[in-house]
Amino acid sequence: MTTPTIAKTGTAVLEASGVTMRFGGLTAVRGVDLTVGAGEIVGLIGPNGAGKTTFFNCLTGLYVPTEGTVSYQGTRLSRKPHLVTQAGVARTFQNIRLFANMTVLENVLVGRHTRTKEGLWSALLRSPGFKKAETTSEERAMELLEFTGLAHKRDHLARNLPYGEQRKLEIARALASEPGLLLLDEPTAGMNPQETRATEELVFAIRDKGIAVLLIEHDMRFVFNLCDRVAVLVQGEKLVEGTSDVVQADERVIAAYLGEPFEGDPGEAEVSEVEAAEAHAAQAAADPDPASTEDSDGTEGGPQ
Ligand SMILES: Nc1ncnc2c1ncn2[C@@H]1O[C@H](COP(=O)(O)OP(=O)(O)OP(=O)(O)O)[C@@H](O)[C@H]1O
Repeated sequence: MTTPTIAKTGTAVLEASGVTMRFGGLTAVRGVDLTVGAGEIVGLIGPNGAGKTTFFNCLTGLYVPTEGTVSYQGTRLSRKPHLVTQAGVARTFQNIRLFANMTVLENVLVGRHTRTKEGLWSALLRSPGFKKAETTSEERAMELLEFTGLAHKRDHLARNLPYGEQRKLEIARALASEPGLLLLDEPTAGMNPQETRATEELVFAIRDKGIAVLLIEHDMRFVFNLCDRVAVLVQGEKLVEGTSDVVQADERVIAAYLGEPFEGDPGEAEVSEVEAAEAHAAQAAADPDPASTEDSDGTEGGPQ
C-alpha cells in the first residue's frame, strides 16, 4: 500500500485510524487509516458499495465505528454529530438535505446554530445579546451566500432552486458552522459540466480560506484535477493512496475501479461530459423533489 503523505503543511487536521464498521455479518469498512492535513484536498473514491459514505458517517458521529478512532486536530471526536460539527467538522450529504420550505438565507442561518451562544430564553425575550448575535449571524450568512454565488437568491425557497444551486446551498450551510474540515459527499452529483467546473473552483476557494476538504466523488476528472491526494476504497478496505498521478496509473485501481486508464484528453472529456450531463438530467427528471430532507443514500453510477 502506498505510504500516506500530508501534502501541504505536515499538520494533521483529521486522523482516522483502523476504522471498521460492521452491520451484522457485513463489514462495510475494514481497518481504514486516513489522514487529512491542513490545507489539503483529499479524495475518497471507489466502486458503489465500497464503504465511502459509511466511512464518512463514522467520521461525523452518525455511526459509531465498531473499531478504530477518529481525531480532529489531535483530539478524539465525539460520537454525537452536533458535537462533531461544533468541534469543527462539517459535511454535506450524497442526497441533499435542505430545509425545503425555508429560504436560502434561513437554511444558512440554521447552519450557524453551533456557533451562536444565545439560548432559548434570550431568543424569546429578544435580549440585546440575542439581537447582536442575530445581526452577526445574518451578516456572516450573507457573506457565505456571496462566496457561493447565491446572494441574489437569499429569499427564494430552497425547494425552488435548481439542483446545482441546492448543492451549493448545502455547502454554504456547512460553511456556516465555521469548520476547519469540510466533508463533501458527491458534491457534483446531478450537476451539468458547467456547474461541476464551478464547484471545482468553489472547492479550491474553500481550501484557500484555510479549510481542509475530504470529498467522495465518482467524477474522476473532478477528483484528479482537484485533489492533492486520493485514497481508493474497495470492498471496505483502502486499496491505494497517493497523488492523483500515482492513483490513476495504479494497475490495481484500474482493475478494481477505473476499468481502463483514466484519460485526461479534452476530446474525450467533451464526450464523457455530454454523457454525464444527459445522465444527470435523466436523474434530476426522475427525482421530483430534490430538496427532500430524507437521506435514502441512493447510489450513483460508476466513474465518469
Ligand atoms: N445502515 C446500514 N445497514 C446495513 N448495511 C449498510 C448500512 N449502510 C451501508 N450499508 C452497506 O454497507 C456497504 C457500503 O455502503 P456505502 O453506502 O458506504 O458505500 P459507498 O461506497 O458510499 O457507495 P456509493 O458510491 O454507491 O454511495 C453496502 O453494502 C451497504 O449496503
